[in-house]
Amino acid sequence: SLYPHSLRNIDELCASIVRSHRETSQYRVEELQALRWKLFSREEIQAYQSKSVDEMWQHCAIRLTEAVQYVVEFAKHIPGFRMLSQNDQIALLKTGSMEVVLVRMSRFFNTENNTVFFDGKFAGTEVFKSLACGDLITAVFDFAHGMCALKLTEQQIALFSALVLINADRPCLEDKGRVQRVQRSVEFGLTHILHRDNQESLMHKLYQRVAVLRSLCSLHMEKLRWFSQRYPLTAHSLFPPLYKELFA
Ligand SMILES: CNC(=O)[C@@H]1CCCN1C(=O)c1ccc(Cl)c(COc2cccc3c(C(F)(F)F)cc(C)nc23)c1Cl
Repeated sequence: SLYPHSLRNIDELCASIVRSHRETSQYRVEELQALRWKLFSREEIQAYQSKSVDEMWQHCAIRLTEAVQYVVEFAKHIPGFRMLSQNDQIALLKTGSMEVVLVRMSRFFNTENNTVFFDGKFAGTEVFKSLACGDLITAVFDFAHGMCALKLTEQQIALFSALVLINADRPCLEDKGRVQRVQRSVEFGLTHILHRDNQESLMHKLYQRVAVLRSLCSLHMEKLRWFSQRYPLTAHSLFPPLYKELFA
């Protein structure tokens, strides 16, 4: 059948994905609304900019790893994900978790002053200068802008995140057919809520965003490789183990 045995209908499927998104979203959008105008002072920005490249990368890697762990929790509650083999679950997370981190990051983005929530306040691109990868940060900010322009609801973000993760075209899947069945049920769920919200036109825009995500994440992996070659000690000793497991 189209649905995993535990679910009787499409509403239950959507409800469980939305619940899982809410419980693993690290910060609620309402919480961050209150912090919107909490910006870094000149001194604080100077402090970030005077960090060394590997210090700043390590600082970000810790946050990215934390965010990836929340995405792993989210994935585990997507109906059908846990029915996949361990290897297929890891294969989907290895390639999809950073994409979901990016989709989620756009929820913490303030398009009015082009800042993103980072380390407890809202930061502009200048805060990340010492990373020495302006193109990556610009791409992250541009992607967040593009996502914000779609004005997705939390439910739409939840289903879209699940769809980004459950992708049967990922490389080296053991049982592509099973992943396809889970992917089809999630696609069905997304179509269902877009229809309910009377926003079917969003579907093709969301698939365009998926294409942008793919290219953005290959840029990330390239940067990650550059960084771990340039600073092997930091990359291999200081990056939290999960990060190495997923991205090494
Ligand atoms: C609320 N905050 C958040 O949601 C984000 C996601 C997880 C934690 N977090 C931040 O604090 C954060 C917010 C904005 C930015 Cl621009 C950053 C810095 O982002 C990165 C710096 C270095 C490498 C990054 C790479 C690379 F290349 F490793 F794959 C990939 C991504 C996507 N982001 C990188 C960070 Cl770490």
